[in-house]
Amino acid sequence: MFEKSTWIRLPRNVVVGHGVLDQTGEAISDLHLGGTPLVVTSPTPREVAGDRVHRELAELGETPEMVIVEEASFDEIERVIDVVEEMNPGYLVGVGGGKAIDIAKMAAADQGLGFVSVPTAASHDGIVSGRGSVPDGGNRHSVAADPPLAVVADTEILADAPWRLTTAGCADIISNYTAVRDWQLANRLQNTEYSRYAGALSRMTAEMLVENADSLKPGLEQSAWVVVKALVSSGVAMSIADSSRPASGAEHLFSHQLDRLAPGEALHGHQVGVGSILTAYLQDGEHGEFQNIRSALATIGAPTTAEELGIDEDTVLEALTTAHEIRDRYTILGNGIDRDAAREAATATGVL
Ligand SMILES: NC(=O)C1=CN([C@@H]2O[C@H](COP(=O)(O)OP(=O)(O)OC[C@H]3O[C@@H](n4cnc5c(N)ncnc54)[C@H](O)[C@@H]3O)[C@@H](O)[C@H]2O)C=CC1
Ligand SMILES: O=C(CO)COP(=O)(O)O
Ligand SMILES: [Zn+2]
Repeated sequence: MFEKSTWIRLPRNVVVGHGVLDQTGEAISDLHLGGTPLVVTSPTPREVAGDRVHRELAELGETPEMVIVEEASFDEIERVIDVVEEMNPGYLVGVGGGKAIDIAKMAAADQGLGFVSVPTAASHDGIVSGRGSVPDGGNRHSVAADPPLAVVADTEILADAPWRLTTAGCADIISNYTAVRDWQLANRLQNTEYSRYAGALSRMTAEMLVENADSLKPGLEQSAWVVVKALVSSGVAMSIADSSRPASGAEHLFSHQLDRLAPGEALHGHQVGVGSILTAYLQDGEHGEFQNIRSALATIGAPTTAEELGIDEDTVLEALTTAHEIRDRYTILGNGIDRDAAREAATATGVL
């Protein structure tokens, strides 16, 4: 008897392009959400877009509230939840980089409310996905939440954001190559459920970005367009899989471990990019995809070495040899690789 079932939760309105911030109200009206909006933003994104979004939402009829978050932490999520409990909004709107969007996403999920994502930086695929990632002391928690009901990504704003945030978003996408390979490996060795649709979409997204790597330049709105479309596509792959598997393999474990060992040193996307070079080498040796991944990262100006990440040799080796302990997710790291093997991979790939 056939007993499989699936539930794919996707954003309903994805609005991407030049000046689309002005369509935020329209994108939200179209969702038929009731009640007062609560805008969650952080200081710079507020100036860049938050105040404009607030004004636009006021035109929908309800006077919106706004809360400014300073850091990504469970305390800040609690603070936003307190505001929600006090004002009883109809929905949340996260305006900013990953920090404001994650906090809005997690507070909304906690309170059973919908949320809308208005990214001001194309820094990683969390701006579209249903997952939150929150630092907590020396740990980082990757938590399942709900995907945004709508995403409004204005390429004029994204193109104006610091270029390093965009290269981090690119690297997060490029890392899909190794994430999908690890997922397939886990499927073969551990019978982990694998979705061919999600795997193919995720890999194709990375391929399209690599094919366009030459044309990605700071300040070019076309570049912001290419990157944000790829982030949306990657988010959709995660929704289809109902897991971050299509976009998170050993390279992400390595990055999560770096977050513990060297917090705040480098951006998530930059760390996973370097992790992806190492992972590709571990997956296929010197004749595999690591060279293509490294040259695509170099072309867009993302880090390809520990030095460019600002992380020392010992920390890289420690992260690589302990990354498998982060969570129960089978990858090419298996039950862990030894320090000499880690050094060999890091040296052969030029990471060290
Ligand atoms: N949900 C997920 O799957 C993931 C979530 N994360 C989380 O996301 C956060 C990191 O995301 P980021 O976007 O790097 O952090 P962020 O939101 O702190 O933004 C980085 C910096 O860029 C500034 N910024 C943003 N947009 C700007 C603009 N248009 N112009 C000028 N400055 C601008 C911000 O003010 C901030 O100083 C962390 O909290 C991390 O845990 C990271 C990876 C994946
Ligand atoms: O960053 C992500 C995908 O790019 C999310 O992955 P995690 O589930 O490892 O946090
Ligand atoms: Zn990522």
